[in-house]
Amino acid sequence: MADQHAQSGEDKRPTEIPVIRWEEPPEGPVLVLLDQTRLPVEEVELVCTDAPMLVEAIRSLAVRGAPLLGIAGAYGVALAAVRGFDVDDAADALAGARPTAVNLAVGVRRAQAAYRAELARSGDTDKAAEAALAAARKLHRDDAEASARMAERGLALLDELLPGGGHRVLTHCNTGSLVSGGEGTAFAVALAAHRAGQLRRLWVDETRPLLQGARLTAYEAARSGMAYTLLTDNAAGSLFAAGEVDAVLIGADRIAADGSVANKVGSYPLAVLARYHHVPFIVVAPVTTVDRDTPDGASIEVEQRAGFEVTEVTAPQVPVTGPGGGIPVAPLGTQAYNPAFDVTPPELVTAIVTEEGVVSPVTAEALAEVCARSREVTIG
Ligand SMILES: CSC[C@@H](O)[C@@H](O)C(=O)COP(=O)(O)O
Repeated sequence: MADQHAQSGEDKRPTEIPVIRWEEPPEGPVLVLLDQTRLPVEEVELVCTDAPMLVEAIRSLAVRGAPLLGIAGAYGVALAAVRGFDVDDAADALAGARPTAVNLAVGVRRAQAAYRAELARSGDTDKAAEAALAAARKLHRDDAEASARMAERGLALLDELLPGGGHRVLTHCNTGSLVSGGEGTAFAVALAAHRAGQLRRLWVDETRPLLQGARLTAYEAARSGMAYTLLTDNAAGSLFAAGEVDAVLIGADRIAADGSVANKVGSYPLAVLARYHHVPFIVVAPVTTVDRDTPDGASIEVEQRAGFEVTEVTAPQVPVTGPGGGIPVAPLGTQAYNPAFDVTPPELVTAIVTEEGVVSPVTAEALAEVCARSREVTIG
């Protein structure tokens, strides 16, 4: 098991094993994932041999977070192709596995388009499968590059908004290396500030109900050696009131054309708090997260998840008792409201940091202009 308590000033790899990798053992190609449902207790690999396994891994959040979903989806199409399954069926199943993070569909459709184009050109399914794999690998590399550029731009923005350093940054959900080909989105900016000696503290929202903040962001923060403190989501208000938050940094699952931001449920209340307390609310996301075909926040489909994620807590090391496999924390039969995401309107967002530039103030025109700088086109 990996050392969970590293607190030295030196950067360490976020996990002992890669978050996602393509392997070609003699039995046939596989996609190997770090099972994020097991963190922070243990680093366990999940080996996907076909697209349905990957669909299940996506639904269960073994693999999660917008950019990584795109990468995984693209590799999933390649997996179906090299193993001789119906590529279009696999692509549809993968793209529909979760509805809110647009990167999933972007990644899937890019690999599918590469497959189709090569098939039309050569008529050779092996070559078409290679093309799908090459598209997935490119998306993986591009995400690492985008991540580095977002970190650079985000750090420059922090310097501009908060001259003098010593930033106390609040973040929500998980946006680091666990969701990226590189160091992530919002977390990558915090990491850049830490390396520049400008991060005094990272406040980590635990992120109910599935605890991506507690289980994953705290894990990444500990391994990077940065000063961090975990809080319950509902403690954020008192932290703002005490003047302890200088900026909020979050990622995004889908950004509508008008600049509305869908991200992990609990992001919108933070935006409202930030506005009330005159604290910058900064969204960090690659241009692949901007969906020009979704006009506004009301048009974003928000994933509704099973109620047992709220009525039970699950932990790998304890005996299971409830129908969802966890320990009940509410009476049996209790109904739960469990949206996975919420939508923050553009007027509450101080800036959207992308690899192509910073959008501030957030308007549809400014967002479109920054996205147009990207060489790749988002799905239409
Ligand atoms: C860079 S990741 C941005 C978002 O994908 C992240 O904040 C988030 O909400 C992830 O939600 P999850 O339900 O864990 O996939």
